[in-house]
Amino acid sequence: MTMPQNPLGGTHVLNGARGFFRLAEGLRWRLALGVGLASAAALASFGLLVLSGWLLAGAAVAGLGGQAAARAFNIMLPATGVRFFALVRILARYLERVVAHDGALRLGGRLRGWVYARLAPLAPAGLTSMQGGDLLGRFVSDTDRVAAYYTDVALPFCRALLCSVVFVGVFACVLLSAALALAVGLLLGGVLVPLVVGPAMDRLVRLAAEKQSYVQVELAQTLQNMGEYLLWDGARSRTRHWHAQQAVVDGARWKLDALESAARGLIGMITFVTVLGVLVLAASACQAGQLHVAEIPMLVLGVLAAFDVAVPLPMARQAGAEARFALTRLETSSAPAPAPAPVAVVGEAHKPHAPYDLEVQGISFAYPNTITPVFQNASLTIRQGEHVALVGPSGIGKSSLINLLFGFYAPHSGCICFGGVDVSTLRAEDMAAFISVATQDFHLFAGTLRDNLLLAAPQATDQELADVLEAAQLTKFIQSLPQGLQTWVGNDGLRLSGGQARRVAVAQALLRGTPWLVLDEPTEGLDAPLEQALMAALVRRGTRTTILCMTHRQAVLPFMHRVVRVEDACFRPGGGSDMKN
Ligand SMILES: Nc1ncnc2c1ncn2[C@@H]1O[C@H](COP(=O)(O)OP(=O)(O)OP(=O)(O)O)[C@@H](O)[C@H]1O
Repeated sequence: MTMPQNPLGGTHVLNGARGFFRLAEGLRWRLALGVGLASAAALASFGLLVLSGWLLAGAAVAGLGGQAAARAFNIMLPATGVRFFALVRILARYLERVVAHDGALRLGGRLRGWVYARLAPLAPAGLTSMQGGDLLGRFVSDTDRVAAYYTDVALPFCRALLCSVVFVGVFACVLLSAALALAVGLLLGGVLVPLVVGPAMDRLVRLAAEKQSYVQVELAQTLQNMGEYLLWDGARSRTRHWHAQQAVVDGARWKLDALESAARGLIGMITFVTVLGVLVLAASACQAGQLHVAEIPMLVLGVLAAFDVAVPLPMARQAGAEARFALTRLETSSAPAPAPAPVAVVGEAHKPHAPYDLEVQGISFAYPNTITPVFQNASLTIRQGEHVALVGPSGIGKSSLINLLFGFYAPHSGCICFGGVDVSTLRAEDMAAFISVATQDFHLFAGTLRDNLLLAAPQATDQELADVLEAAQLTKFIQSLPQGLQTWVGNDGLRLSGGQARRVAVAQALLRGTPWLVLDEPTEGLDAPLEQALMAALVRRGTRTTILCMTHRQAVLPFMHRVVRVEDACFRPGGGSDMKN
């Protein structure tokens, strides 16, 4: 994603049509050209039909008028006109597709960049309320719908407006009363019908979209946890639940289709009545000698051609409702959440400086929507180079310190300073330059083991990889794999055991070579000899590295310089009775 291409910047709100217009900055000529080409195609269709009507009727009248009349009738001019309009129509349609769809794709790209730029800073705290399936749905289908606003909504309406003015103007040159009848017909079909069906469409679009998103979230969750559902024998009831939800979506979609078809039918009836009206007006004008008889079919065919631009408008109205709803969801889903700490762009003056000591000064913190504080006036100092074990019962707040340290959440009071700088003035990526973390919920991306390791340090050499794998006690395991580090893991790849995955996370953290290492339960799930070997290697490797190790394991403590216990929402010196052997 290249931010400079995004005219909205990272945090702007699109704010409806105006924001959309700003999103199109630099593309406006391309988009206007698309509208121009679409209008040219519609005008060429109109010209083709009108001229054909005139040509056929003129030829028939000339034929009936005998030899002299037939000789006087110049067929070349209208025939050339017909060919000209046919050619223009083909070319304009082709170019319109190329230009308009290219514009829509570019808009879609910008929109995705905008959504990503707004969502990324919220992770992870600001995204906890959003489910993966919903987030993906918004990212994919909502952005598609909003980007299609141009081709599916703006373009048909602009074309209808531009062309209607020309159609009525052409009719006015031939017969004023027919022009008035056409204008009234187009107003009824192109404005009144979309206006009438609009509110019902809005309601149904909202219902279908909300239910669809719910079904999507449920689907993602069900697929992710299918194993559990099968174990509980709940798969069948999930399927039934789903069918019921999907039926609501299908019902709303069916009603939308029915509404759109009815609107089209109504426009068809208005077309028919307008044709009749123009026919009657043209016939009486012909009787009064104001109109040549050959011009009557020309006007009738002209009405039919003119209504071609009104027929897609109900569909465009529906697409407009979908785009507006999608835009609202995009704006609300990516609106900055209150939870993350305010961040200032780090400058030289703000960079942490050696010694990289951590000073937690009287912090109080509770997660949003919870009442029990995780920390209350808690203080802790860790000097650079210390190896500290952070212990305490499960759920007491050990991992929460990582969230606060990286600014994913902000303490309600007190402050956390790292290297002399308040971490609330730093971004998570600035902290990451100094601290490597091996978390408990480490995620393996789909790729080879090597790819996963290199995510942490793309420039790492083979020797560096071998060293960290040795320290993480993974060398034997890697050697046992036929493809070694090239073994595919993640989606559809090798499933690592909990202990193996944790050690890959440790290896990743070691690879970055930062002055600080935070390890969340690194030895969980390991047998005693492996645990001892891992801790010994970590300490040996990290004599100058500060290590903060969250652990439940008694065996880890002898490797640390000191032990800090989280108790009563505070940090206290010493181990505890809840430690595992
Ligand atoms: N994102 C969150 N939103 C709300 N509450 C949370 C969130 N993350 C953790 N908590 C709660 O905060 C408390 C501390 O959680 P934390 O993960 O820090 O505990 P822990 O000491 O690391 O536990 P464990 O040893 O089991 O890993 C727990 O009660 C937990 O339920």
